[in-house]
Amino acid sequence: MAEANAGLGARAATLAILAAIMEEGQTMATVLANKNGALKGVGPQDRARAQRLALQVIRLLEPVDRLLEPHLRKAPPLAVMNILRLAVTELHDGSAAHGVVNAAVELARKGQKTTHMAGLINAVLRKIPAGAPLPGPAQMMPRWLRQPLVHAYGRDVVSAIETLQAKAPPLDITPRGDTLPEGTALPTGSIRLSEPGQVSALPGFATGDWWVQDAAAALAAPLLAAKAGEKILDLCAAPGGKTLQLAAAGAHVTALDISAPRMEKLRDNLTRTRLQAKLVVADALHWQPETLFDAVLLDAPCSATGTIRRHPELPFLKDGSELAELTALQSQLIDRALMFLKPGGRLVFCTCSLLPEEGEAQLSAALARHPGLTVQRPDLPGIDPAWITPEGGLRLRPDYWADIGGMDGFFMASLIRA
Ligand SMILES: C[S@@+](CC[C@H](N)C(=O)[O-])C[C@H]1O[C@@H](n2cnc3c(N)ncnc32)[C@H](O)[C@@H]1O
Repeated sequence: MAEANAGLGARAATLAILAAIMEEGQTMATVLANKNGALKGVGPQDRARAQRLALQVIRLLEPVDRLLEPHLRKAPPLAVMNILRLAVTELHDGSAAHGVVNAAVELARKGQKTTHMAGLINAVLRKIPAGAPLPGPAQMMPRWLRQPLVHAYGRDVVSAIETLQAKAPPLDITPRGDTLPEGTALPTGSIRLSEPGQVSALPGFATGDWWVQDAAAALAAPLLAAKAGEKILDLCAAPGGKTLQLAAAGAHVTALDISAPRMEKLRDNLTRTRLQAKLVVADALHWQPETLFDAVLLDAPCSATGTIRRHPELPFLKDGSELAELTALQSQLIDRALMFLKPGGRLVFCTCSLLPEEGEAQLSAALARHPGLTVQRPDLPGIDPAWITPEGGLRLRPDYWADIGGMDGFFMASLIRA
């Protein structure tokens, strides 16, 4: 029962978030950051509930719409549809039918665009029992994304990924100190929390004994194998999960990112964890270092299609049109990163993308562009050898570890400069 206690305030805030995402094309991050936006005046508890509920509505949008379709003679306005979607999502998650339907009708009555359809909402919802199974199998991803993924991994894998994407993901942390919240140790060293609640209230957060980082994302820094005293460049570093890992390994880290606001988050993370790094706000394509580095970690900007579990709104806000620009930028950043390395230095290139053009194809192209560049095959505790690609990259998919909640999709490769 995800949000059995959600009151009218949290539900109204959920609808405001959905409107901001679906009508205005805002990401969840933008909605949360905008003090004068959809969540203006909403208290912290309702805000957290609304965020979770809105994410769940978006995760289940496609099968919920299919469940609703036979009960609707024609598609109602978006505001009405979202009230229905929210209610069906809550019913599916096991909330009591009486409370859910009453709340939906009440919300409809309060809304200017929805008040005339309160009766319809009531009638439709009365036909849908609590805990009603959703129609499946769901094809949740839009065509621009699903098609290349089916081509790369096959239909069964894509369906497995979609099944994972329909569930709220677990929360993983990277441990550093001794004060850790209760959780399950994963084979790769991360700790998985099942019922985290408010993260900042958990033991060890304030003292910087750990930080939130998906288990897949947490593998890039170990792949770079930073040693104490090495000079490491974290290129595209903010908000800094990987910077923290590199600094915790005792390396002298320079963290660079083009975004000043994101770098402020990195600074906060360093302060909380009492770790150190030199921070540079600059465009990696123009910046020139004073000296060369032993290793570079390049976590390049990408489609973020590996993180849809956490950001289910992404496929609805994007259409794939930015891919050509992103892949060109990734190639340029790889070439740049290699220029910043001492001879024999290491580069880890990674993207949180499921699309081979942002991963496997980037690796092949970099090897073709740079004769003498070699791949170091991943040798990390807890990784399955089947995750290693023929060229020696590491392909991580949301359906890996499916029985314990999956992982983000990532591609990473460790390269050695001639
Ligand atoms: C995938 S995120 C990095 C996540 C980060 N490594 C972490 O672990 O928390 C990609 C980052 O690249 C940055 N970026 C995009 N273009 C850039 C450029 N030309 N130069 C430097 N940073 C850039 C973005 O601001 C964004 O913070």
